[in-house]
Amino acid sequence: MVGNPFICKCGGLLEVVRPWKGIDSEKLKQLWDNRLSERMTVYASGVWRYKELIYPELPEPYITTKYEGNTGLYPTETIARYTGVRQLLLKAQSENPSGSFKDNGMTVAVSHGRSLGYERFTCTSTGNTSSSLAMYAALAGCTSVVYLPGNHISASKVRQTAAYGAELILFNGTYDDGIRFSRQYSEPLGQYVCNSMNPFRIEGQKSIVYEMAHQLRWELPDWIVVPGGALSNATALGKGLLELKQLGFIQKLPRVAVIQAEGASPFHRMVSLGDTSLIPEPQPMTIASALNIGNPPSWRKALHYIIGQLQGVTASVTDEEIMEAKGLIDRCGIGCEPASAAPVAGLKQLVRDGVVHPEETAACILTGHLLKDTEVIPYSYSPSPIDLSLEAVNGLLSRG
Ligand SMILES: Cc1ncc(COP(=O)(O)O)c(C=O)c1O
Ligand SMILES: N[C@@H](CCOP(=O)(O)O)C(=O)O
Repeated sequence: MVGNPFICKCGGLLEVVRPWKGIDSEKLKQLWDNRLSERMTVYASGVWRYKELIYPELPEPYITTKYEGNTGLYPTETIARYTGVRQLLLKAQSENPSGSFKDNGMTVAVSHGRSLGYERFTCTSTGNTSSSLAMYAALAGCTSVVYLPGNHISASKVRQTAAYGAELILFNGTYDDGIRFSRQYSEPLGQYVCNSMNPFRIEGQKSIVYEMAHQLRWELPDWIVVPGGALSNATALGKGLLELKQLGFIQKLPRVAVIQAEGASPFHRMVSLGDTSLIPEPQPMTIASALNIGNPPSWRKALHYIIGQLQGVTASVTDEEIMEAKGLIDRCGIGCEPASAAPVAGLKQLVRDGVVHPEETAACILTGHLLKDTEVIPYSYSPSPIDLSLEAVNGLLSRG
């Protein structure tokens, strides 16, 4: 077995732990407010704005940024009514430069890799991580090699990854098989691994909740709901929230819910059985292709932060529920890919089951863009062209 720099001898994933000395939350809030007017410096990024809590010692010249983050936080009455809560916010990480929340972590991982002198980056992906990595590697003038399952992933994501110039290696198997391979062989191949087993990815993804708290003047809603696949987002959310509280940025911690797709829900299954060891799902299968993960690398961290430290909850939703929620989010004019609709479907279920109270408020993280997984859409449209005439158009319109 060949070593991987991010994996501990015990087989667990390493993480960044800081002593946090000399943090003055009021002074930092002021500094971060001032940085909101930055243009074309690294601090114009919605990740690097919070550098003091993300990667304080990294020298600026290594930072590869596309001013990621800076995403909208949208109140929507339609989705509030649908889920049954008093107020609902959608945090649109889909507005990131490569179209998903992966950019928040990838800017940090690639910058860290560059600081170590790497010029060749790698990941295994269902398509979003690879698009993000390929974009940042290209931006840094470096190369990327990405491993992609040959089936059940979105062609538009594969094309996006290829467009940024990544070398694509399609393989037979699932994301989990690719991760097993890259855990073992990336380092000897001289490739810097940018999957979420890389702890700098997690550090960057914490900025999603930092930015949300900042946008809400440091008072978060009662609940924050995220989809769960590899569980990096849940881990970063939990770690980020605990730091915000510990360092005095927020007074009250929100509750957290992690929502998995029923066909790929080993974490939810473990938590609902009260177990503490995860049994991988050998054949993960969901219409939300980004969630087709049967053995989430970050499950131990998510268990520690979300369940152990934050007493969070989990749920699973069906593909039908995901697509119904996606249809509504799209029709609100905000839009997302199917995986991102899981939290909305899950929140509806948690209200119905009495876990979330109707008087409570919530924010759902929209992780990926509407244009990402376009093979699956919850509505029909007329696919065949007509010869244009007033009669023909009236005929179509009268069909409603
Ligand atoms: C759009 C989208 N949503 C959700 C997820 C799941 O996030 P995580 O793997 O961090 O649990 C992914 C990928 O993993 C994704 O690409
Ligand atoms: N949906 C993800 C799969 C998780 O990969 P990670 O290593 O970035 O957590 C993807 O887009 O590949």
